[in-house]
Amino acid sequence: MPDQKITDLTLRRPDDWHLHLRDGAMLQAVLPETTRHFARAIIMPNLVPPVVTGDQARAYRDRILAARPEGSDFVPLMTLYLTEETDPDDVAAAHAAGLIAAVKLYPAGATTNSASGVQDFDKVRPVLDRMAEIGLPLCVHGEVTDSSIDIFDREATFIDRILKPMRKKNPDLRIVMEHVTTQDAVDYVRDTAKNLAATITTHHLIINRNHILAGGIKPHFYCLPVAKRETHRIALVQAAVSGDKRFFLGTDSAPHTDAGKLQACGCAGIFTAPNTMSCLAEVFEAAGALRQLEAFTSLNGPAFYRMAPNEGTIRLVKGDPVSYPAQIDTADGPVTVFDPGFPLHWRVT
Ligand SMILES: NC(=O)N[C@@H](CC(=O)O)C(=O)O
Ligand SMILES: [Zn+2]
Ligand SMILES: [Zn+2]
Repeated sequence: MPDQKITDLTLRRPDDWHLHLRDGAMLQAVLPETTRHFARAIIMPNLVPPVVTGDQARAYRDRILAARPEGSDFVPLMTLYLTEETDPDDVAAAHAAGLIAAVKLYPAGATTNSASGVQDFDKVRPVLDRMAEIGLPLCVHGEVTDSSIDIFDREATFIDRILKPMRKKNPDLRIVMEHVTTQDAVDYVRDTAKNLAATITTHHLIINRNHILAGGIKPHFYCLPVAKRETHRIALVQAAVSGDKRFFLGTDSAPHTDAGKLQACGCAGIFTAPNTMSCLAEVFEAAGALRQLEAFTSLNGPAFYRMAPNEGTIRLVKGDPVSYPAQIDTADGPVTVFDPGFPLHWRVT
């Protein structure tokens, strides 16, 4: 039942624990959409070429800082893109210098710009061992790349084939399963006592696979991992609104130009930065759980990353439907904003 009485909600400033900002003109255009509401974000390193070394992370961080809107105190939390050549000493030095908050594991070929990712997981053992020693989290795109596995099963199969053995060999490694999409992943995280958490995106709380495929193909709802059937979406909502500290927001806001998405082989990624907080308020309200929104967006993430929650607050007020642009303009072309398919009544003031 909806929280009928709550129409005004003050939360600690939220953070986004999984964000794509890209670079150059796209960075300039999309960054203000995040800094408007979010204090910090874990910045994904899948640029072309990827952010692999500490020096590259420093340079990318400086480009983000330079692109911040006037007066913004937004803090980018940088990550390194794990490759089979990654040097454990470079990772440890970047961590010690306060430059990075995590390392990102992409199975090679799993998603956008993942070609330089990991094929042979034994080759990255020394890096993972060092990360466990120093307490540096590993963020994981959890899908197998085996083409014989059905795309809707790739997350569940990843848990059995890769994640469980990896955690057995290295139980001290702190892992975030990024953008979980299945009941299987929710159960696995819930059944694990420590060193494992998961981010959940805005869009996976709202769409299921029918949104992509029924009544005509909808490229703007296509992302990876691909949205699953409704039972899985419901499991994600239950995890998000539960208050369980192991689940927190990572929007996976992933801008691609419309030209990149609307073609015979369109890019994976959904751009949710502009309306995420309004969307989430609707989802939590419908679940009768508005009071758990702050844990999901502002408390659980910092707790896992061993950071203090933000000091400031944001205020959400319910009223007439909020309008937001259908697209934002970038020098590379328009980028379509996620359309949740229902009116958004919650405005961030
Ligand atoms: N989620 C997506 O569909 N796309 C992301 C990559 C990723 O997070 O897997 C992107 O970089 O576009
Ligand atoms: Zn991913
Ligand atoms: Zn992503």
